[in-house]
Amino acid sequence: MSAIIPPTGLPDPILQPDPPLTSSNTSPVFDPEKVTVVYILGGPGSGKGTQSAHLVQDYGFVHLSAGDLLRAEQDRSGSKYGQLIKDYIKDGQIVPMEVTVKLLENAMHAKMSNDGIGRFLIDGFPRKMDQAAFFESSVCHSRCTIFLDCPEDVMKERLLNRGKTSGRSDDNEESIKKRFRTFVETSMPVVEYFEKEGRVVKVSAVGTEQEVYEHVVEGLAAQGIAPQK
Ligand SMILES: Nc1ncnc2c1ncn2[C@@H]1O[C@H](COP(=O)(O)OP(=O)(O)OP(=O)(O)O)[C@@H](O)[C@H]1O
Ligand SMILES: O=c1ccn([C@@H]2O[C@H](COP(=O)(O)O)[C@@H](O)[C@H]2O)c(=O)[nH]1
Repeated sequence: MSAIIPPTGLPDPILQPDPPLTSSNTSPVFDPEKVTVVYILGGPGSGKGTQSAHLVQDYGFVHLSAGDLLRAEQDRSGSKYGQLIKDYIKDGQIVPMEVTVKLLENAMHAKMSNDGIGRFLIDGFPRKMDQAAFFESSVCHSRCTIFLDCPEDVMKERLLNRGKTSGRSDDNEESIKKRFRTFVETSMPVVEYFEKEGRVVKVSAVGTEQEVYEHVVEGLAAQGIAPQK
């Protein structure tokens, strides 16, 4: 992975007010006529990664998980953001957007075909209004958002179960509690914003993996997105 551009004046995630989601004067780097971006959001453990695997297979999406990109950057030797990312993840906080957006943009460039066409499923992003506003105006306008709606007790059980083998620093009772709070307070407003625009496919994440996927497929069809043969 190429080195990320150093963020200037990293914002304090607590003190920074969320800017309204409006487009800026800058044009997005990627042309939405050629590049399709679909976000998949939901609480921690709602099944975003699990559903993404099906979507990659059937729809030809390139899967980009913001969490995976951050963990890779955290572990990259020489990364100046390694410790910062580690601390934010353990604490269930949202890493300053300059870091995450740059990682995503780099990954999109790396996966783009020569003719500038790309089809991306972005997992676990945007998690905060500032990220959404910045990405939509400066990187690429998204087509729609899949939202996996899941009660906390179900997510907690799944995460604690995953934690037995995942090795993740945040799959434990204390971090899970913080991640739930961050999701409700910081990430749900993003889903609600896109919902008001009619760009959300809301699916219950309770049920078997296959049942949930069937509803995802129905929801995407309603947004005009079909599997690739
Ligand atoms: N429908 C389902 N029924 C039962 N278990 C599921 C279901 N979907 C996913 N799981 C399991 O729940 C755990 C969390 O799923 P997954 O990793 O896909 O969630 P996630 O939303 O990507 O989580 P995170 O945001 O923490 O990365 C995994 O162990 C997965 O196998
Ligand atoms: O846009 C993002 C996405 C993720 N994070 C941080 O990573 C962890 C883990 O994310 P998963 O999607 O659950 O793998 C998340 O709790 C945040 O701390 C982020 O800061 N910004």
